[in-house]
Amino acid sequence: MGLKIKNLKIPDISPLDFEIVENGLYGVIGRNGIGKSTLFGILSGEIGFSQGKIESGRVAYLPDVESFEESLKMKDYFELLKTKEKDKAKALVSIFGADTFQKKRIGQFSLGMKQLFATILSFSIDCDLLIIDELFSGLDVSKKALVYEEVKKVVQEKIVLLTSHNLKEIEHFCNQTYLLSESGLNLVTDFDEAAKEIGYMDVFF
Ligand SMILES: Nc1ncnc2c1ncn2[C@@H]1O[C@H](COP(=O)(O)OP(=O)(O)OP(=O)(O)O)[C@@H](O)[C@H]1O
Repeated sequence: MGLKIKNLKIPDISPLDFEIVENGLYGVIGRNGIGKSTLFGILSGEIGFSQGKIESGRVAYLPDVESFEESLKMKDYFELLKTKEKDKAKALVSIFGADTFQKKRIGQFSLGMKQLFATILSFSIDCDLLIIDELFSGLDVSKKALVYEEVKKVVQEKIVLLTSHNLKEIEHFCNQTYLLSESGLNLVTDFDEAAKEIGYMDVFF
């Protein structure tokens, strides 16, 4: 299906022209407040836009892990899924070692537990374009390794856009990475240059 963006206007950024044809994992990086989440909100249909055109298939985007209803449990959200999605979610609970989460209400989850639950939901939803916005930042190393193993399977079937402020992780795992800046969304060919633009410092990672 692919993703095609023509002349899309986002505040303070030159109109975006951008196309992804192949399924795979694509990084989107940029400094705080430049507009990554705004772009994702537009792609998912949550935020309107006044100029430009977007062609994509079905988009899945979980913008904020804090928006889960705290009194509910994982199973309550799984009930909302289609049968095939529900089966996938249950399998991922087991693969990611999240079985013990089932007894607790989401309000009792740690940040990492909420992120893993959001990851399970994201990977289960039937879509053509999946957006992962800083969803892995709170995962411990063993969970992150399991998640990236699963990402390899997910990207066989869809385009996945991944944003993270951990540039090393983006550089390592993504097929291609794009830098969002005032001049638009541009393919990163030199990560050191992109890191300078963002003000990224190795010492923090
Ligand atoms: N709820 C909001 N209400 C008003 N303005 C907002 C809101 N959320 C974001 N903005 C503004 O939109 C612009 C882009 O923000 P956005 O959240 O898209 O950036 P981002 O690149 O995702 O940043 P970060 O890396 O910090 O998550 C910023 O100037 C910000 O002030």
